[in-house]
Amino acid sequence: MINQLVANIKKTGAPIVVGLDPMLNYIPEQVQQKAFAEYGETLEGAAEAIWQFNKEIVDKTYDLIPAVKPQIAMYEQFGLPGLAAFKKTVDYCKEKGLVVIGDIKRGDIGSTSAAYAVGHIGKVKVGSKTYAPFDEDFVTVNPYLGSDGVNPFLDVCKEEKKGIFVLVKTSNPSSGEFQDQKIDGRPLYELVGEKVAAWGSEVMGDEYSYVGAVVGATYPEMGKVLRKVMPKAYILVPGYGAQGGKGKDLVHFFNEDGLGAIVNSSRGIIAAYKQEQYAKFGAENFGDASRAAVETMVADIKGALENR
Ligand SMILES: O=c1ccn([C@@H]2O[C@H](COP(=O)(O)O)[C@@H](O)[C@H]2O)c(=O)[nH]1
Repeated sequence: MINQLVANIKKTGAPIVVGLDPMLNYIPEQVQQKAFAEYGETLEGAAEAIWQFNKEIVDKTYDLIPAVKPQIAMYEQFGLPGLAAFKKTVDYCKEKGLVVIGDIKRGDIGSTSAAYAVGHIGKVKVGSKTYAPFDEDFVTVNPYLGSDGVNPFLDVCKEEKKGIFVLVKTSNPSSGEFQDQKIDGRPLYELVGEKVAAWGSEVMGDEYSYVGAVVGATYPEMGKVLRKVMPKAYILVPGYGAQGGKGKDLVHFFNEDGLGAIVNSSRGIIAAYKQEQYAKFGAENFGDASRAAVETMVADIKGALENR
């Protein structure tokens, strides 16, 4: 899958991911009302609104982008119907040729991690039958429990040729509370970065490893260091747009050839129609506003890379 991700990035020329984080208050009134007319103001109604919203955004952007990142929390909050909308979204994006990164941030003791890995990127056996329950291409993994929490994901990556992005330095304001703590004079995120490089060396694709890293756009200096610590790891970079990250902050996350990083924007793309810059589209054309926001984001990042 890492080869597929790199191929999609080369084909589109867009090192970006659209984050599918559909909060109900981002979904235009007309989409919600249509879903509620069919299913009532129920969890099923919310899930239908999410699905219709996602479908329109994907239909309007899939030819410009290599990948999407559905954030499972936004679906889980609506219980089982929400999870069904997550799965429907994953399947639809794959049909459209997009690489799907499930932002699930899992990681536990080995046996539990194995179940997460099987459920999200692997296959589960039921009697004589085998199923791929969620079937994302990549998932995000929390490494806090150590190697035995990550190894089951690596096993499934090897079997299925899928991938993971390990949280190394997250984009949120208090990420330094633990991640920047020094151990033998070196910050914890750097040590985790070294582990990512080591885990990744076991599962190499053609140019990059199946094991990538999450490093927030909000910490550009750390991104520069981590790029060198993990030369073969693709870096998934959240924190662009709504959290303040800009193209010019991100140039050092990339390798010289313009590969090596993929930048996520969720609210900045899916709720673009609410921003002044794209207000001319109106809520009824929210998908077109998202498309325009994708074009702006790609131009910002590519412009920054060309001028570095
Ligand atoms: O360090 C991290 C890791 C993950 N995220 C996730 O990315 C998106 C960001 O959404 P925006 O609307 O573009 O801010 C969201 O799903 C987060 O859970 C992150 O922000 N930082």
